[in-house]
Formats: sequence, C-alpha cells, structure tokens
Amino acid sequence: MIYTLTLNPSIDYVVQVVDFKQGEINRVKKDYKYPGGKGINVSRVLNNLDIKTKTLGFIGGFTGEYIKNFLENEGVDTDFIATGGDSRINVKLKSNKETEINGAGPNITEDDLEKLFHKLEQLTSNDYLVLAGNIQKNLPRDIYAQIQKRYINNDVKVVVDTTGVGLTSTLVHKPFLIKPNNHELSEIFDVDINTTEEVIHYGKKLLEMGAENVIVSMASEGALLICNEGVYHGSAPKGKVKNSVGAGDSLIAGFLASYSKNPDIIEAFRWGVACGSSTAFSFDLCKKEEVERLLHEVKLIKSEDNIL
Ligand SMILES: Nc1ncnc2c1ncn2[C@@H]1O[C@H](COP(=O)(O)OP(=O)(O)OP(=O)(O)O)[C@@H](O)[C@H]1O
Ligand SMILES: O=P(O)(O)OC[C@@]1(O)O[C@H](CO)[C@@H](O)[C@@H]1O
Repeated sequence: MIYTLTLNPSIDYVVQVVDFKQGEINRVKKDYKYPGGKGINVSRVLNNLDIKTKTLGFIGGFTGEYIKNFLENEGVDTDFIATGGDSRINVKLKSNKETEINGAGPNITEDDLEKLFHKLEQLTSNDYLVLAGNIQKNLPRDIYAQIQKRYINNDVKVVVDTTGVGLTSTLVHKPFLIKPNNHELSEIFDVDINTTEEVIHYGKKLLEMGAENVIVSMASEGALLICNEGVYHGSAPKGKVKNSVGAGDSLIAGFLASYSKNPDIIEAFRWGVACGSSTAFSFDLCKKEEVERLLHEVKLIKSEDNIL
C-alpha cells in the first residue's frame, strides 16, 4: 500500500482572473476548489492511476470536512486525525503569472501527534510512505526524520518532498526517493544553480548524504534523475499550461505508481515526468488516459560525464 502523510492539508482555491491588478477589485473568470496539500495530491493521482493508496494527516473544521468528503467521493481512502482549528485555504491565482498564498494551518497537539505515530507504527515492509509538504510552525523542523527513525519499520520505502532542514535531516535515514525542485536545491546548498551540470553536481551530493534516488524537477525543463544507475534527463512534453499546482506531487505519484508494479527506476521516472506535465496541462490533477498519451513524448537521455 502507498501511504501519504499530509501534516497540513488545504483547500486549494484556484481562481482565474483576466489581467489581475493589485490594489483593485478583480472579478473572477472561473474558480475551482480542490483538496490540497502535497501528500493528498500524490494520493489523488495514485487513485486516478488505479493504485491503492491511503492518505493520512490532520484535518479540522468545515474545511477539513470538505477535504475528507471530496476525497472519499473520489474513492481515495482516508485515515485523518481530527484536530482543533480549520484546515487552511490556499489561494492559487492564475492570471498573467501564477501566484500562490498558502495558509499557516492549525497547530497540532502532542496528543494528536501520538495518534499519528501509532498509525505509522502499523506500516509493514511492503508499504511506501510519502512524507510531503510544509510542517506547521509548532512542530519540530525534523519531524519527518523523527518519524523515519522512531515510528516506522526500517523496510518501509520512504519518499520525502519538503524543503530545507525538513528534508536534509531525513537523509541519514536513507529515504528511497527525494524530489526537490531546482530552486529548493539552490536553497539547500545556499548557492545559485544555473546549469544542468550544477544541478547534477548538487543532486549527487544529496545521494552521497544518504538519499537512494534523487529527482530534481525543473518545471518546463523536465527533470533529472540521479541514482546508482546513473544520471538521466527526462524532457517535459510541450503543451499549454493551465495550472501547474501539484505537478511535482504528480511526478512522485507517477513514479511510485510505475515502480510499485515493476521496480524499474528509469521507467518509473518516465511515468513521473509524464504525470507532472499532464497535471500542468490540466486545471485539476492528471488523469490516466492523458498521462498514457504523453508517455511517449518524454525523451530520456543518459548523461555521460555529467553532460547532457
Ligand atoms: N510548464 C510546464 N510544461 C511542461 N511540464 C511541466 C511544466 N511545469 C511542470 N511540468 C512537469 O511537472 C514536473 C514537476 O514540476 P515542478 O518542477 O514545477 O515541480 P514542483 O516545483 O515540485 O511543483 P509543485 O510544488 O507545484 O507541485 C516537471 O518535472 C515537468 O515534468
Ligand atoms: O505549504 P506547502 O505544504 O509547502 O504546500 C501546499 C501546496 O501548495 O502544495 C500543493 C502543491 O504541491 C498544493 O496542493 C498545496 O496548496
């Protein structure tokens, strides 16, 4: 089973505004509400790809109810812990540019955390666990590393998608996969990263620091897979971007959907890139038919001496 953990779920309120003007009243052309948060997105895409998944995390209030009902209506299995306070609403503004305003989300109590740890202790060696997204202010920055070290069976394959110390502290526990984007990679090493060679150089450092597989996503430039089999670039298919929110989460879902059926890292990477792009070309997250259509457009090139 592929479990996903979203500590801080959201309703993503996606609004399309023609020519947004700051400081004025802007009228919405179209709007959509989706359950959001990185782990939840991974589970929604897995479900679209007919892969069994269960999504864990904390939800609260009327927004939490909305998130849970939406997921269950779609057929995504949920096992949330009810917490005080309303789950956050994240605004995704689509105009000439994409702008995001993400809420802080409610604080999580010690008791709620204990309930979560108890659930995580039930996972077995056949399971995957995706730890993804922002960590609430009142939780320790290294909570994902603590989960890896204390609360899960060593054989559970862990995927981590978060930023800064939240990510780097997990590396000593050897996550199966991490997926920073190129901006997050720059932040981790506090350097400017402008070339593919630089992405490969710093991606390899993450491998040396403990990650088993590293994917650095680069939006329309596709993604780089850095693993023991070598370094591969996956080109992103071309298309009209409608809403790229969740593209990175879709990449993880596509990768896991393929790998959990057939443990071929390179083929899984192709699925990941196709899912990411397919989501970027949709208002909502990607659907199976569209992903299958895009698969053959992902060109994989193996790097020779870090040059592509
Ligand atoms: N403009 C685009 N055109 C084509 N493919 C895209 C585009 N944006 C994203 N993708 C696809 O989605 C993948 C992940 O995108 P990106 O690097 O933006 O992830 P991210 O920053 O983690 O996104 P998010 O946090 O919104 O989930 C890319 O590797 C690519 O395959
Ligand atoms: O605030 P976080 O947890 O870093 O990111 C949350 C979020 O932006 O990530 C998802 C897209 O990846 C959205 O569904 C959600 O709104």
